[in-house]
Amino acid sequence: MGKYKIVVIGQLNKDLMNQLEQKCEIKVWSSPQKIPRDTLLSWLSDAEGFISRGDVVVNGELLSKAPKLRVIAQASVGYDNVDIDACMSRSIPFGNTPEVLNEATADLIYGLLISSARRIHEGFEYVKDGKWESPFNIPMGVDLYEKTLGIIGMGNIGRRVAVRAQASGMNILYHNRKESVANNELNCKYETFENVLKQSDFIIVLVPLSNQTKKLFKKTEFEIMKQTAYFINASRGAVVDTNALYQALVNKEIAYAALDVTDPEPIQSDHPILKLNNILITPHIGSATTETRYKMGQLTVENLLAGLESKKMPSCVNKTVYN
Ligand SMILES: NC(=O)C1=CN([C@@H]2O[C@H](COP(=O)(O)OP(=O)(O)OC[C@H]3O[C@@H](n4cnc5c(N)ncnc54)[C@H](O)[C@@H]3O)[C@@H](O)[C@H]2O)C=CC1
Ligand SMILES: O=C(O)C(=O)CO
Repeated sequence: MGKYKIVVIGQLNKDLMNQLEQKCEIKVWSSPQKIPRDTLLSWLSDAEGFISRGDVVVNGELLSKAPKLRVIAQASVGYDNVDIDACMSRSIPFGNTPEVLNEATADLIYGLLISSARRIHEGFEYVKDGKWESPFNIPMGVDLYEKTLGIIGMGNIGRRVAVRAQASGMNILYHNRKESVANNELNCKYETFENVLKQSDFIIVLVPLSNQTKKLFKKTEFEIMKQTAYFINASRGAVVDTNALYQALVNKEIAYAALDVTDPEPIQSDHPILKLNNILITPHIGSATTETRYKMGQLTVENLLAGLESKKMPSCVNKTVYN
């Protein structure tokens, strides 16, 4: 039997590529730059499998140019770049990589929270700039102990953040579309969206980007928050209205923001928000550890090969495709 024709966007470890090469003939785009749409569509014209990436829009137009495509996999948990209905209409399973990145992403988010609250990154700049003149002339932070953390979108990653916050002595509120027994058993209290915003000292956003969550955080939401609130977004940049966040930080409607994701992404290096001294931004590195990225790549390869061999994927978003 011949090899499966596949297209791979992104970099996979050498041994995972070797695994694919055993069974597949591969066209690979490993540049961090976005693949030109024309190139992608021409590569997909005879492909059976596709490893996509978050910067590729997978929609009906793309699928119409890929008549032989039978499976799509992506090394991420978020899949807001993918039109799942369009995949369903062609009975194409789409695989993502939940769970394997929970701990790494929760660590990064908790790192953002601690670094903001305790001014760790600012402290280092201070030392480098020669401003450390006395033990009294230093950036002051705030305690986490006995403070309230509100998690909006309390799923796999949110629960792992909650465990870390509880170890710091924080009280946890959460909001999801509905209350969950598993979250309540973790000693996290369900509240309305508005009450979480009103009552929390720290707010972490972990909802997937969807039509319901696009610009969920606008002017009104920042106005509801405490003036001392720390706002942390590690989900997707478009869940937040960047301009409204900028204004809230400038006008001191909230105290601080820490973002691992931005809108646009990447954010331009001359964006005014980067000039503020009450913000910390990292370049979408939630899952970016060697071990976790390997596990994500492994699950992606397993998903793709399962699809090509007409088996059930270990992690399929549109499971009803198998009904
Ligand atoms: N910064 C980074 O590197 C990473 C970012 N992410 C982002 O984090 C998101 C969450 O990941 P997981 O925790 O694994 O997903 P998950 O699906 O386990 O959790 C998401 C939670 O959000 C809730 N939710 C969905 N829509 C909502 C709405 N309209 N209002 C309130 N709650 C809502 C769901 O009920 C669920 O509990 C991903 O979709 C992705 O966008 C994920 C991994 C790494
Ligand atoms: O998995 C995701 O959704 C990410 O954002 C990066 O790991």
